[in-house]
Amino acid sequence: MTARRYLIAGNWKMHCRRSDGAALAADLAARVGLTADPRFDLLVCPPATIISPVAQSVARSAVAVGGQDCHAQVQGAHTGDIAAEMLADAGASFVIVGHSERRTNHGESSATIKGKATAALRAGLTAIICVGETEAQRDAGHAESVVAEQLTGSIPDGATASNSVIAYEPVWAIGTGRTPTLTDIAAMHGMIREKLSGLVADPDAVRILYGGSVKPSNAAEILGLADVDGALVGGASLKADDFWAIAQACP
Ligand SMILES: O=C(CO)COP(=O)(O)O
Repeated sequence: MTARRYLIAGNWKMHCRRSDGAALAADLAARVGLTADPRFDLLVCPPATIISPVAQSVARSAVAVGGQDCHAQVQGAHTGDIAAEMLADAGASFVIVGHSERRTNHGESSATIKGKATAALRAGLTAIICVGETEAQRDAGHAESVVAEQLTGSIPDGATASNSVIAYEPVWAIGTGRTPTLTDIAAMHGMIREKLSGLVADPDAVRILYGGSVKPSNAAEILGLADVDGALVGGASLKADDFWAIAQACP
């Protein structure tokens, strides 16, 4: 099996102002230092308004910064939207696309997400492409087919392990304190790995993150599973101690 470095990513969602965001980032930067831990990369994805100060806070460290969404176009008449190139200009090197909160709250289809991921690659960003089933879909026995369809529809042409990351986030596990069983997480990540072979050139090297109620108390068992190459963390990424404890749980 290819050795993959873990990626521990914090999705701050619509939280933090300039001062507390910069302080949280500085706290993490001090823990990471200039040289990344050999086990994991650390990433924070703040709201777009504070990418720049957060990027300044972590500039002298190995902590990376990402956006939470981008538009497919380079520029234009798109009120309220942000181009991937603008995120890069503000100091981001990653961008999350297709988070279920975007798919649900903004009606984003996999085709839309593929356009955004394509834009991310064009701008030189690494795309974190999110997929995941709802509780009703899982109860109906459709979890794997839904995720497979999202992958096929959302992964851009030219995706490789160095410009793309997959995040599996079951919708019903986000912010609920509930997680799938370890068996179910492992099965889904194994299916995603298999599915990637038709979609990217180097499927074995692509990082597949798990997201949904990851916290210090469950991180070790989740990160210890085969084909789980990191975590996309929401609530627990807003506390430096918790986020750091999750990173320290990497095998
Ligand atoms: O949506 C998530 C990360 O993108 C997960 O959020 P929680 O960790 O708060 O469940």
